[in-house]
Amino acid sequence: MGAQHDDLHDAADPHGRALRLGIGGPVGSGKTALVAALCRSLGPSMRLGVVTNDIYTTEDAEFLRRAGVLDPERILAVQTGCCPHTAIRDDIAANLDAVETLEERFGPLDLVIVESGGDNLTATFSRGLADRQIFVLDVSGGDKVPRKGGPGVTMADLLVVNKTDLAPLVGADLTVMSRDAAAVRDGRPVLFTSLREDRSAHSVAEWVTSLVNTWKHANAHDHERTTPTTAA
Ligand SMILES: Nc1nc2c(ncn2[C@@H]2O[C@H](COP(=O)(O)OP(=O)(O)OP(=O)(O)O)[C@@H](O)[C@H]2O)c(=O)[nH]1
Repeated sequence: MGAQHDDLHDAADPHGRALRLGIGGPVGSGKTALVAALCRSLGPSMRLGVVTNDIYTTEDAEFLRRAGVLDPERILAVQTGCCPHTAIRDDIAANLDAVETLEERFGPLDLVIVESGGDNLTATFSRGLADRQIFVLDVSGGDKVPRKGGPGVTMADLLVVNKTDLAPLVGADLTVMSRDAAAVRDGRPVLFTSLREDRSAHSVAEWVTSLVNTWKHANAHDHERTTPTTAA
């Protein structure tokens, strides 16, 4: 499936709205742990909202609410009832509703994070739902995974290779993962994390901060260009 080519959704008008950041990746790779870490790091300085996706439960949202990383009301759960990629790529209505609900209730926001349910290497977000996306891989899946490619690995704006603490236990070579990821990503960034050891995901938080600042700056300039000035 050519996820990049089948995307029929246009990004909603970005003026005055939060950056929408999709976080995808295989089951158990650490997506929820990354969302929690970003809320810890960015919550004090940014206005945040979070949307989680699970197939039959609201487990990820409940985990984040229990973790106390963000005002519980700013965390909304979507129950997809279908393959996770369908809800973030093909039929994005439920996710868009959740994002817009957060913006109506708590806006203006700086950043809305949409966490996908766990899926396979082809899962990517529609550009109509996410302005930027992070794909999270897990070292314990084996050091061959980055070179297998797939749109999640190759096209995401940031690839996070998580659970580096497990590398010695599973015999994964991080140098090989780094080399292979660079080879298939055409210069796009890759960060290695252990969310067990760094519960604030500092490197990823820095990347997201810079993204949000660039987004605000670009939208402010666009707005100036498209807003007619009144003659004195
Ligand atoms: N050792 C280790 N465990 C981690 C790390 N990050 C997350 N975990 C653990 O991995 C398990 C899965 O993490 P989650 O954050 O729930 O993964 P997920 O991708 O959200 O999972 P799904 O939503 O089910 O797809 C949990 O038990 C986490 O505590 C890490 O860096 N190192």
